Amino acid sequence: MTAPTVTLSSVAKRYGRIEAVKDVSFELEQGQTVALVGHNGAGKTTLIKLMLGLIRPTQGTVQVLGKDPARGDFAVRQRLGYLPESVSFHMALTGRETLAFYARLKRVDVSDMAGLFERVGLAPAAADRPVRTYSKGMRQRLGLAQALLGAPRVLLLDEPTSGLDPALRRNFYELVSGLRSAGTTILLSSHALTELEDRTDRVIIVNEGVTIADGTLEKLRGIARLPTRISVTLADGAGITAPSGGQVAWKAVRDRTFEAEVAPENKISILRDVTTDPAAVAALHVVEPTLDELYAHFLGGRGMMR
Ligand SMILES: Nc1ncnc2c1ncn2[C@@H]1O[C@H](COP(=O)(O)OP(=O)(O)OP(=O)(O)O)[C@@H](O)[C@H]1O
Repeated sequence: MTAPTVTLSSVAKRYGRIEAVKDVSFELEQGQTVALVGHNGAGKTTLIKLMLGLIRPTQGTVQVLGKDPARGDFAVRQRLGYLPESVSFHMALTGRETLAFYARLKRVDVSDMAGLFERVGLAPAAADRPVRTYSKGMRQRLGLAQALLGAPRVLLLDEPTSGLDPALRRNFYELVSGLRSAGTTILLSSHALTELEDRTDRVIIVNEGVTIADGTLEKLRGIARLPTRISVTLADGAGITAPSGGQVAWKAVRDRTFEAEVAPENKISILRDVTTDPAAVAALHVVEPTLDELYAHFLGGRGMMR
């Protein structure tokens, strides 16, 4: 197993009387895509700023690539990419000039700027146009190109898809998937739970400055034990008035379609019962608890789960 790229140990951050982060510990691994989710004011941006070394913890320690990011180690900063929640660039600069500016600040090579533009889906013609002519989606792409300068090993993205249309979101997640394969650690802070569901390895839920859940979707489902929804449509002439699976309270929702909510431990045996006679079943849908539902569950105050 490789060493973690980011380690937070018992981290707290106070702003005067406000405890933005209370006691947070976690490690992020190489090649892991992690969603950091929580309500407004939960402490997500504060955690990102701590990882960037822009602020220091009041208590505890933060390590990024084996170093304290707040000490300003240049080698660490070069391998750390950041996309802020609202990207703002100098409107008079072109896309190319903007990237050159950030590359100089970061002291990284941009000999393949065309390749970087292509990766984030900005047409070559856009590179020489002033940023003021860019749409919101183009600015977001330029922001991402800026974050990718220097081939970061850790990428911190704050609300990266807000304001992007569905096609741009898809492109964005394709890019994330490529970076993940290359071993980049990616932390995405987001409110868009539905789109994160199949795109992250792990979810960290924060609330009022503390972590209330941390794990893979599967693990969070295992802890939450929310019911699985099964929907069965009987075939024409099935010869039965409700699906098999005697102990289940099937609810008729449409003509020949029935639904039930089943406990996770009964799911497999019920599916086996329902499909005993495959010819009797025209359609079968199994819907596991969504990230939205898990999020609502954990915020329902069941305490810290790890
Ligand atoms: N510089 C600051 N000075 C004082 N309080 C702050 C500062 N930055 C954040 N806070 C407070 O700390 C808490 C956590 O804020 P933070 O921005 O980390 O939340 P967030 O989860 O990123 O929220 P959002 O989703 O709205 O961006 C909030 O109560 C916020 O008001």
